Amino acid sequence: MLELIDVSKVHSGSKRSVDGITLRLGTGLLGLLGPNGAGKSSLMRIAATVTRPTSGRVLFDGMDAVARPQTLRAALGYLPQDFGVHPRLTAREFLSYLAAARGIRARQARARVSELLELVNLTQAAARPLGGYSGGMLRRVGIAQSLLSDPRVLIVDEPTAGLDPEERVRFRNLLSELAADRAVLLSTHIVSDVASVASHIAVLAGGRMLAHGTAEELLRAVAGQVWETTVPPEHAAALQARHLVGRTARTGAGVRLRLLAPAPPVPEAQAVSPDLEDVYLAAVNQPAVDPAAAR
Ligand SMILES: Nc1ncnc2c1ncn2[C@@H]1O[C@H](COP(=O)(O)OP(=O)(O)OP(=O)(O)O)[C@@H](O)[C@H]1O
Repeated sequence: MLELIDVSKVHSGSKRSVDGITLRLGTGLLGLLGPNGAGKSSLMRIAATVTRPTSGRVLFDGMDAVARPQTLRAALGYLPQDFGVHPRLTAREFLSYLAAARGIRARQARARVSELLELVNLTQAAARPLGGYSGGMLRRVGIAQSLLSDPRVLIVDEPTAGLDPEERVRFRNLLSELAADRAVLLSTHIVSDVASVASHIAVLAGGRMLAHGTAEELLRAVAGQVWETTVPPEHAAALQARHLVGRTARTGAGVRLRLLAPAPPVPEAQAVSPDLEDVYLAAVNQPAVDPAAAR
């Protein structure tokens, strides 16, 4: 459906925010995972035709979406990171205003706005001014606006930022439902946002793609390299200096460390099954994790 092929973006001052990224989006959820400054927003702005890539191609159904962005734009819903609302308008007024601005006819707009308020669970609050909404409620308004024209492609930039854990789970479920019959591109720096719902995950850092594949493929790439061991507190620093360390926990017996290493970091270390936190840690700290190599 949507393809980004060897896309780069160079800004004035020769800062390169996106560096040769190739991604293909079909039905399902593609999670873009990376630390702050990885280039996620820049890549999403290119995919949403807000900015043009310096080089590379963007194809929508095989057609050039850089030279002719109209077809993609008509099929696109986009929730930018800095999505702003008018605090004095109610949710219903705000969404109706956006529907009118996008040329949706009044009668159709009324029905669509009610449907979307229901979908994002805001029907009860629809007549309240947005100025009194919580961060989570505003994000849901943002999702509702991105769905006004029932897009085939939905691009959401860090939609879970600032949400509490309960809202985060609700949001994740909503996006997962939406991805059943459309392409969803979601960016986040939180592994658990994508771990259970993404059909594919791409790990980005420094504008480059460090790993890409299904969760299963990515996990296979670090299989046999994840270890846990408990050491006296005074030995922890030495291990941390030599190996990539993920979660650590103080226990009655010392410090429990989770480490990434090609061989047991200490003889008594136990091999454990990798999770996506391990994949992420390995990817952002190593030149590349190539899931193909693990097949
Ligand atoms: N217009 C621009 N001009 C110069 N540098 C830019 C521009 N846009 C982005 N950058 C730089 O490119 C890098 C990637 O930024 P981007 O916002 O895409 O990252 P991100 O992964 O979305 O991070 P965050 O989650 O913090 O927004 C950053 O170092 C940023 O400062």
